[in-house]
Amino acid sequence: MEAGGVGLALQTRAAGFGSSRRRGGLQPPIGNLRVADPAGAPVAVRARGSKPVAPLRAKKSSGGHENLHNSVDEALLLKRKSEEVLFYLNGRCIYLVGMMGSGKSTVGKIMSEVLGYSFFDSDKLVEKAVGMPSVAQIFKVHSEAFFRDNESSVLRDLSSMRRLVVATGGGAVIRPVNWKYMKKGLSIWLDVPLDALARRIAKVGTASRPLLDQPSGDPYTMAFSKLSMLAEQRGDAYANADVRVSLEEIASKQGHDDVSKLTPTDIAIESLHKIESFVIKNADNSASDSQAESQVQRMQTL
Ligand SMILES: Nc1ncnc2c1ncn2[C@@H]1O[C@H](COP(=O)(O)OP(=O)(O)OP(=O)(O)O)[C@@H](O)[C@H]1O
Ligand SMILES: O=C(O)C1=C[C@@H](O)[C@@H](O)[C@H](O)C1
Repeated sequence: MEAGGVGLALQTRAAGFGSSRRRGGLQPPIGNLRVADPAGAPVAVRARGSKPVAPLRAKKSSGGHENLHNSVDEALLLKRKSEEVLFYLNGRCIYLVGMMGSGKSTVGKIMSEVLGYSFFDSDKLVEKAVGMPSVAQIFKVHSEAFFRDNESSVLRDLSSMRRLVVATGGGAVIRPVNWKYMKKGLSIWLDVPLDALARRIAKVGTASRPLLDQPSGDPYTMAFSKLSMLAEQRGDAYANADVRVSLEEIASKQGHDDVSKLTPTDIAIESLHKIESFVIKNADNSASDSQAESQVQRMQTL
């Protein structure tokens, strides 16, 4: 169900829009959300009827994971691939989906940086909209349903924009309406084995992830069992994404026996490859569809 009374008003004081300045000219504002140039003025986000909250900046830097690139070659490969993909993207947004801890924010920031796109984390936008400091608190004070309504509103507003990389919340895939919004751009599923997810999450703790937070028990075991349950409940929801980036596949191509050897840059490069193939394949399909259509029309006029 789509958000009703908790719709978001996302505002900006900026005239700029994503990276469009670099591409010669401003994009017209669409819908009620505009994003500033990442280096420029901030976006302010608020839940309708609430007090305005602190302005939110689109993030430019890729922090967090300590080993982003393996080598200069890898960084160059990333840059080159992004330049090719930019052409095919034609300004379309990229939505990263995947379980909690799958690296949507880490990989998303790298992709936004090389593509010259703005980066947004939908969880952070919901926090700003509701005026609460964490998703955990929104779940506690309101409810998961309230969070999901706001998440849908945020995705709806983002979907009217261009040149964004969006790290979606891990559960955004469960609502069909969110797919309606995400299908306006291109979606990437970061498919990470559950044990790798549980290891990552146990390392940083579960306090910020209310669906995994447990008062007691070994953090790895607790995270693993909760993630397994969620994965089962969500079934094929992640597979609605346009492309699937499997860390197991990348690791096996690179001759690693463990996905933990992969850097976020490896994953960003593979994501760009997959997006490019998807767009080319779809363009081919629609070209051959229209060729077939005009052939039929020609035959009908004979
Ligand atoms: N390729 C990687 N290898 C090892 N650790 C990683 C990798 N990518 C991300 N991480 C780490 O895993 C944790 C989760 O990453 P991140 O926040 O990017 O995931 P997410 O999908 O955005 O999570 P959530 O949906 O829960 O917000 C972080 O501590 C991050 O540093
Ligand atoms: O997988 C999920 O359902 C969630 C993932 C997080 O990103 C947050 O959106 C929230 O904690 C719920």
